[in-house]
Amino acid sequence: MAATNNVGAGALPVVDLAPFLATGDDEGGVARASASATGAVREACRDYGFFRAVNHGVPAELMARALELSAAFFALPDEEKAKARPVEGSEAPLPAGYARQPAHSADKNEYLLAFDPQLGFNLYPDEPSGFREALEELYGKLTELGVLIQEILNKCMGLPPGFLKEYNGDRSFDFIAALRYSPATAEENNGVSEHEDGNCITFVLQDGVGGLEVLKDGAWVPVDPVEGSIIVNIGDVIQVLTNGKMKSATHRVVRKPAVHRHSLVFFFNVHGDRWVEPLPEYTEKIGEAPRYRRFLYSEYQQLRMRNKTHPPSRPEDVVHITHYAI
Ligand SMILES: O=C(O)CCC(=O)C(=O)O
Ligand SMILES: [Fe+2]
Repeated sequence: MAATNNVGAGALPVVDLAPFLATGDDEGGVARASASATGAVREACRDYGFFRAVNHGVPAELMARALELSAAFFALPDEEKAKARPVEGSEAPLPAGYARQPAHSADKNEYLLAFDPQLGFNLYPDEPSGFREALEELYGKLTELGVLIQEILNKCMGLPPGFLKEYNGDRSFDFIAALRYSPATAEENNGVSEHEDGNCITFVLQDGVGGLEVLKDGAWVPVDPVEGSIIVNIGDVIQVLTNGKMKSATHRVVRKPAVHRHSLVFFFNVHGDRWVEPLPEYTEKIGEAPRYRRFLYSEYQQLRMRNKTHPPSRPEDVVHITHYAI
């Protein structure tokens, strides 16, 4: 099956991951995939920084079940929701923009974070029944998808086989956020302000409401809901490793009137101890100067967190990846 790259008016590229999925005992999925399949991913990451993945190996039934149970969770009273959060005092690496706070219906967006279930950081509610199981099953599948996309990127980027797997083999900084956005009001409709993701690769599963938008050539492109598909976007780490050749695209969420929106967002990260810098394949080997200086990932995370905890008065002092630009 050939990979497609259908870009309709205002639509995102669609990437068919079937050619990359290993079948049975066959480990050769990514290695064997055609140049056109790999090219579709490379172009999407270069031109948009976003694509819609189909045939990604995550069962549609599991995605729908997790979204429905997440909606049922957020519909619970606040006292119930307050029981579910990452364990206090744990070493769970909180991402910028998220605090270890319980979901609260008065907030315009509420969220529940879950880390790798094996790390023991997560506190789940008793209700709705099956929510924990669905989140944990989904977590496992999205981790597998992250490893697959990373391998595809390794190939797209022309890196030595297994390079990214070795560079980013520690999964303890990954997490999933279950989100609920409240309906827009007459006064305001901001769900998540425009931003770029600081991590490596992000997956978005969304219900049928819509509202996610990506900035492309100065225009906001809606990321319309398509059942069963997963939105993949490239984060700042990949942008830096590729010296800017792959894009960590600016995106935002605009709330819709009269409806709540639910999404499940999985952040495939790198460990905080990792140094991030443009790779030789994108610099000295092709005679290009590095566009970023090297940085420790945990330092960047802390600076992004400070943007939220101590918002600078001048917008130009907000830390983005440009902080490390040369
Ligand atoms: O809810 C969504 O669709 C995306 C949220 C997002 O961009 C983020 O949490 O970084
Ligand atoms: Fe984001």
